Amino acid sequence: MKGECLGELSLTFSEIRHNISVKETFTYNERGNGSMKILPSILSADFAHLADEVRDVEKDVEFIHVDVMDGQFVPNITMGANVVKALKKETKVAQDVHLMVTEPIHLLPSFIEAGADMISVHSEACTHLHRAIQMIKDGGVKAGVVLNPSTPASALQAIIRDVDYVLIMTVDPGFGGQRFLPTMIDKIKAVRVLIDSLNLPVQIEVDGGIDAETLPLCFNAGASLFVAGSAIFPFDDRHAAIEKLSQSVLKK
Ligand SMILES: O=C(CO)[C@H](O)[C@H](O)COP(=O)(O)O
Ligand SMILES: [Fe+2]
Repeated sequence: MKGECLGELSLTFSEIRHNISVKETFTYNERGNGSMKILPSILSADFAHLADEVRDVEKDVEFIHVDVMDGQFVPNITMGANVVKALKKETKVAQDVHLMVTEPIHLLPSFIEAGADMISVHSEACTHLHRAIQMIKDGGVKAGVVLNPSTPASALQAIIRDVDYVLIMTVDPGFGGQRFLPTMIDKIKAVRVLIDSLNLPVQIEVDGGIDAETLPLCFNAGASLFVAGSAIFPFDDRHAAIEKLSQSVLKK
């Protein structure tokens, strides 16, 4: 198996798997489809040159992460479906849309129409969570549920069978560049146990403060999708930054 899910990483996936299994840390990720992906968050990109910023990472990754904030659910305003649509025309990379929006159900048709490939909604923001998840799936898009740091893993009990992925926030949402909350590691483990106990093909994504130190902790706990903004875009060499994140799982 090639290491395509690890961007331009020169090691093959089986080499990585060998290295990690020596340390007995790979078990969770084998269950989580045996893959890991880095998803650069364009929140940390230069908004004045967004298409160029995305083109700069698209050879290294399968997805970019698009943070949509409404100034109500979180204390910040970012971008909307028009940005997803514009980037779709300019780049080939798939888009993972993270809706930090109160009652996102009203916006789902516009993001589906704009060409989003993955869409996640916060459990705290949806009065009718199942309806929102179903609407995303009916649109032919992968559906995710997001938990804020203070929302317990048990909140997933009623929705876990319906989603393609769970996004565990490892900071309070609203801004890039925040410090990773270490207590989220136990939550990732709890969600991994829940998913495995039901034998579901659900991926765990983590978002917030992900860097070469925190990524391996999340990987070993059972996450397979890693959002990173400030660990990628502020650097001149984004390829090297992504490779550093990919390689970090070998060092712990
Ligand atoms: O959802 C988010 C913030 O609410 C962002 O995706 C996240 O913060 C990424 O930025 P960084 O890697 O700098 O923490
Ligand atoms: Fe995000």
